[in-house]
Amino acid sequence: MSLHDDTIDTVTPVNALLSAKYRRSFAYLTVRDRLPITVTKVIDCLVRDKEKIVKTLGEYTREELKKIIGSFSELKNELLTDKPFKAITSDGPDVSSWNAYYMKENEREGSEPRWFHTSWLYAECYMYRRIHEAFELSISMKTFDPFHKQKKEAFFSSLASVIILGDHVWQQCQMGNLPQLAMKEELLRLIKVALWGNQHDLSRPSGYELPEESNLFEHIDQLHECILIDDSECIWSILTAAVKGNSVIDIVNDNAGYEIFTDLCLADVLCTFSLADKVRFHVKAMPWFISDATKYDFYWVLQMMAELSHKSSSLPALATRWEEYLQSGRWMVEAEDFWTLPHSYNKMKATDNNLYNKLSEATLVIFKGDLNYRKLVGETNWLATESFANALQGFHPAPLVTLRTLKADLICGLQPGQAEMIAAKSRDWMISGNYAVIQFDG
Ligand SMILES: O=P(O)(O)OC[C@H]1O[C@](O)(CO)[C@@H](O)[C@@H]1O
Ligand SMILES: [Mn+2]
Repeated sequence: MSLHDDTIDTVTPVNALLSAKYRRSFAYLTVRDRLPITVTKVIDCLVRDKEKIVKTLGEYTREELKKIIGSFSELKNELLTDKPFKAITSDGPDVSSWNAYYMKENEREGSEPRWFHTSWLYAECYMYRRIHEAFELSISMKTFDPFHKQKKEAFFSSLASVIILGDHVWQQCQMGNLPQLAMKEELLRLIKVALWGNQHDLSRPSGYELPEESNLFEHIDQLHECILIDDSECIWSILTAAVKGNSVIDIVNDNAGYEIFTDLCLADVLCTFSLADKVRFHVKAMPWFISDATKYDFYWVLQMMAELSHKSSSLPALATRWEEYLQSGRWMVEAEDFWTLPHSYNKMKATDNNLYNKLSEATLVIFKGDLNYRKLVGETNWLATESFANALQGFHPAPLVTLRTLKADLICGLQPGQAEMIAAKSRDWMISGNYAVIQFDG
């Protein structure tokens, strides 16, 4: 089959894995257009910032940069011409898992995996792993994050919302416990803030900014109808039923900047209301899907908050409070390798039993964002009415919820007729980020 063979399937069959081999899919558009753009942008950023990087890291870096830029041109060419994947050759702790995955896919597909033939999930994850590999193979740029600048700028462009939310959460934690009903209302509000915070990812061409004239909370209330599945009542029930003194909440974070700030606000409210005794944040071990948060990005937000006293007194105060949570161990930040492997989550138990067992201790695991959703439901083209529990294919370390704005053409758990109704209103409802789900599996 050649790259532009029109005789092949064009539409993703029901229950098939998403793949760029289906020409009328978002996977195809992503692999054809968006992934090469990402690589080009990385090259551009390195070329543009070359002198600055050399100045910071030393003259030796000049040669290394040349080599790295060369390997990205090669990567882009491999992508555009549908070349076979290769084994990863750097020496990160995850390399053996990547190469085992490669061998397995090789066997399963009967030939080396390729961009326009293998699953979308594997192809897209592989691209980010290859980008990191090029840096890892250097001496002076091993941990370089080519997306850092974009993440930083995005945080500052959402500063207005950060300040409004920071003031609100700071006031809330001064009040402490509230009557049950008020507590519930506040928690559900913060869940929605964290949900819509997921619109802030940088892998989409059109970014996101709060409409100028709107108040953050009014804006979120107005989005009510765009939440296609809202199981937030289940979250309240499970949290209030948990044994006090022993309630762990895991948050599998997604994007840096504004989104992770909303996650931290949610975590704080959970602690203030004594609904969580411990919160573990799971971030990425390497730069990932452009805007995903690494440990560095996590602490960077705290540092920025501490430095923003001229904009808001709440942000430095919150930063101090959160530092204390981190120092006392009530909050923990972890970056397990599994989150940057290409596996769906139904493979977690067999691939990373420790992580599965860790998540099993939780009262609730909160998964943020679209990529986590793709991995939760095995990146399969489910019928829209398929149940979430079935789509998880046995993945159930603990009660879990997904807070996801829709940016990929897959969904499950809708009512009969619901998908058709939304499609009639909005053709790109699955990929625009304008619709969202709060889906719970108890
Ligand atoms: O940051 P999120 O919510 O995981 O979104 C990333 C998603 O965006 C996309 O790039 C689509 O715009 C998908 O490839 C991916 O699932
Ligand atoms: Mn992301």
